[in-house]
Amino acid sequence: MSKYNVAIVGATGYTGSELVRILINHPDVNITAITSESRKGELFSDVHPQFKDIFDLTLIGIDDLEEEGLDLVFLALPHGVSMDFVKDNHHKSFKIVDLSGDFRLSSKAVYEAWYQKDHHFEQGFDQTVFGLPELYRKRIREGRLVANPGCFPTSAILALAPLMKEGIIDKNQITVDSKTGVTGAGIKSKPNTHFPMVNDNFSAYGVKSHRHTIEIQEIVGKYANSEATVLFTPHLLPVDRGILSTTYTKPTREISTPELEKIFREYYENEPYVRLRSDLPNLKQVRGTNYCDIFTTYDDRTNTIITISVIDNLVKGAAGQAVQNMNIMLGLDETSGLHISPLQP
Ligand SMILES: NC(=O)C1=CN([C@@H]2O[C@H](COP(=O)(O)OP(=O)(O)OC[C@H]3O[C@@H](n4cnc5c(N)ncnc54)[C@H](OP(=O)(O)O)[C@@H]3O)[C@@H](O)[C@H]2O)C=CC1
Ligand SMILES: CC(=O)N[C@@H](CCC(=O)OP(=O)(O)O)C(=O)O
Repeated sequence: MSKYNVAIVGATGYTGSELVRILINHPDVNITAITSESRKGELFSDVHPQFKDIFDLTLIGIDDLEEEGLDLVFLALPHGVSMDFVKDNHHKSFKIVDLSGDFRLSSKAVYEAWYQKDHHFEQGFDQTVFGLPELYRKRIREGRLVANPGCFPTSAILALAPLMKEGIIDKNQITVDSKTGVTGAGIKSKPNTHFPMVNDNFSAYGVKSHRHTIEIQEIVGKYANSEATVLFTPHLLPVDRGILSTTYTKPTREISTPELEKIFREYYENEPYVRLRSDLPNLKQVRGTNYCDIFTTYDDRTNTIITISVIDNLVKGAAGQAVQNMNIMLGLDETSGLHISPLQP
């Protein structure tokens, strides 16, 4: 079988280089083009020296990307930039997996309210499939434009979906408390991700206003055909990668830990990238991999269901999930190229 040709737009960033790390070991695809505006003309290994003698291509500008022979394009671009690429290219022959948040929400109005940014391509919302394979695999298979989920939403929605589907929690009392590594903020240093701010430190941010609040709320609500209210607070950890999310929900009927475990087991029975844990998961156990590890328990003292999930923000939270989506969209084995063991210790 001949290989599929894929391009990575925004290859100088963290998710772009993570896509390269995964795709160079993929048996069914070739990376045929990589782009950058700020470093075009340079070699990929000049920007990411860890790839020296492993993988190289010359970075080209977005406008030099050729449609012919291209099967799929990954957009590893910031919000607000992806939408323009999609607007200009959605009619072309290649499929698109967009890693940004530009098409994850239900409408232009919701996007503009939470991202505080104008949206330039309203029609894109109708064409997009939310790319969480565990919930929307069938639609992803038919999709030409897939919005790869946000990193926090991936960890939170996977922890909440079985509870929502089973209808056993109060949908208006959902609390998600998440901690993330610094690579979530992208490759360019900002004041809050500057080394002295992060190292030996720990802080909350985006309180009451983080854009992932609405992404989690819309998806879990839609999935259960009802409204939901989510309270979400992210925190910045002094680690490179990984997200740990703890969700607190209130049961609407009597429940026990063994019954919860059974609900999660049945729900994720055939999922290659959800591992149910009977012990408490931690970040290094999924580092570098596409796994989401989930632990669930019922606390009768406070009448609370506690669910803890961990992912690597750059893999299941971004590039790995994007490759999983690509595999589904191209009709490949969903796990192709994703057989990666965790980097622990
Ligand atoms: N980091 C993470 O954990 C996750 C990130 N995401 C999302 O994935 C996307 C990429 O994130 P990440 O890789 O971390 O971001 P980075 O900041 O690390 O990289 C962004 C890339 O976009 C390119 N870029 C920036 N501005 C423009 C522009 N105006 N035109 C064209 N290219 C541009 C940059 O290339 P250059 O400057 O060389 O032109 C760079 O390659 C973002 O939307 C992010 O929110 C989603 C889930 C997790
Ligand atoms: C540490 C840090 O800043 N993390 C980012 C995570 C963003 C992300 O990766 O998701 P999107 O694709 O939706 O931007 C943040 O909280 O904005």
